[in-house]
Amino acid sequence: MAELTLNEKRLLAALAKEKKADAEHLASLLNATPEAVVQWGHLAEDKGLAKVERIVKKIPTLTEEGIKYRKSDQLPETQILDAIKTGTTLTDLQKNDAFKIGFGQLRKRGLIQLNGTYVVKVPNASTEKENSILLCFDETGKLHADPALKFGEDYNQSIKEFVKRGIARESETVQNLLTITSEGTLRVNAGLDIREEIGTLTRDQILSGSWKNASLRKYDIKKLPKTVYPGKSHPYQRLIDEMRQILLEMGFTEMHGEIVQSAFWNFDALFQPQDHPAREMQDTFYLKEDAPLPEGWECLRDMHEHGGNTSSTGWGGKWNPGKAKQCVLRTHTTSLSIQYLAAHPEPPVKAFCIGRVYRREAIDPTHTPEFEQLEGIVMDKDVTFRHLLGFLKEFYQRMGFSDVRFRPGFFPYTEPSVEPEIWVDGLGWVEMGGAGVFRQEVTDPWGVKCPVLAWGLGVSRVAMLRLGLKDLRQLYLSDLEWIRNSPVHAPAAAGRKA
Ligand SMILES: N[C@@H](Cc1ccccc1)C(=O)O
Repeated sequence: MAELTLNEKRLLAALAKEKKADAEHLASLLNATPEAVVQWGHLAEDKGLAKVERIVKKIPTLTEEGIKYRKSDQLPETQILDAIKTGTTLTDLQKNDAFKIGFGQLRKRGLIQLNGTYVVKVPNASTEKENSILLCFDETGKLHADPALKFGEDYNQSIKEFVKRGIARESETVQNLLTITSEGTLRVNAGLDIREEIGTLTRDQILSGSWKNASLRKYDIKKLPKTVYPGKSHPYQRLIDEMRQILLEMGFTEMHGEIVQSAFWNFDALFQPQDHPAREMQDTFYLKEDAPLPEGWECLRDMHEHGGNTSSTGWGGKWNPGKAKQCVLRTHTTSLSIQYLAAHPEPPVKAFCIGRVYRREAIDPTHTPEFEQLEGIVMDKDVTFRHLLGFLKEFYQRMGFSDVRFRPGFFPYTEPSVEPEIWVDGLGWVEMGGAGVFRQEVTDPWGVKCPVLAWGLGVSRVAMLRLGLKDLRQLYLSDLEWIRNSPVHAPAAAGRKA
């Protein structure tokens, strides 16, 4: 026979008397909380001795408006219906406060008709039923009788209607009903030992030997404890933190910047021509505001128009300062890299940033209009393209992706340019972003003389791969189940290439 805890026994004893009772009531009998009673009930249920039934009820209460009607004892339609006597005209009724709503309701339900200027009731017109239901609430808006018993289906109909009209609202209450099974009754009748059980022995009980006669609580070591979901940071945030840690360990400084940038920093300073398609409205979020041009903007104008003091020919044509002043939601974090360089033109510089960027993208499983990028720059006397590839390889390896390769790429601000790719079992080579060495057209206007290695990598891509997601949007949803169940240690990334 299954062992019972003292609490289960107390519950069964109480249930044997009550037969059927809700957890609240039992809790007051047993001097416990309703939650505890439900828990004991479940334990007894597992042993076939009791049953716990969870009943979710919708309880209506009156809204402010409903309370107003309740205080006058009448729904607006009842008030209007009462006001209609032989010879009542529409103009008479219009004087009534309840006219608008009351008249509308009566018309809608076909309880009145217009006869010229007179308003007449149809035979047997009545709003008696719903009005009596209104009266089942008290003046604070609470139900004081159980109208379902008295009015049956009419009641449900009226409440639905009240809710629709904003006279009442429904809230859910949960009731736990406990009953004893016949087996439970047998157990109680056979006699239960309701002696106080001891869960923890005291020093005195051990010394005096009184523990020998005590009734000790038994533990079921096979029972699994309830799952605990302790607070932890979001899986995506954890990954971002991991990346930040890696970059800091590699000797980088973190840079910060605004989400709203001028087109000047987002595009022009990166030698993106003013008629570049990425600058179009359909690709970029523009703001109404303008931002002033920074000091030294003339050098940039010259660079665009004819290549400034360099051997570049620039883009030619006239550079439009108005276009550069427009504010945008940054479309890439490279807008921060160039500002950082402008502020730190002397070597060495090793800086990174992980930030959100914005593009007008149609939303689908692999595209969202906002996403994160990991941006980095390295500037020093003798850094070369090979160093760039080495940095990227090192970063991905530290993230758990051991196979990295580079494909030639193109960006208006770098030369040469590459697109790093990582190998993922089952997916193959996955493109991760862009990288390259900043062109002279980019560095020269700010007096930067050393080579600058730069990259911008997709962060959510890495997250998708590491967290095994098929849909990027998962990262931005408040999906509590997923967040709770995602392990604190993200699984080791990707596979190795065979
Ligand atoms: N800004 C590029 C990435 C990049 C950054 C720096 C150098 C080269 C490329 C992008 O958003 O795709």
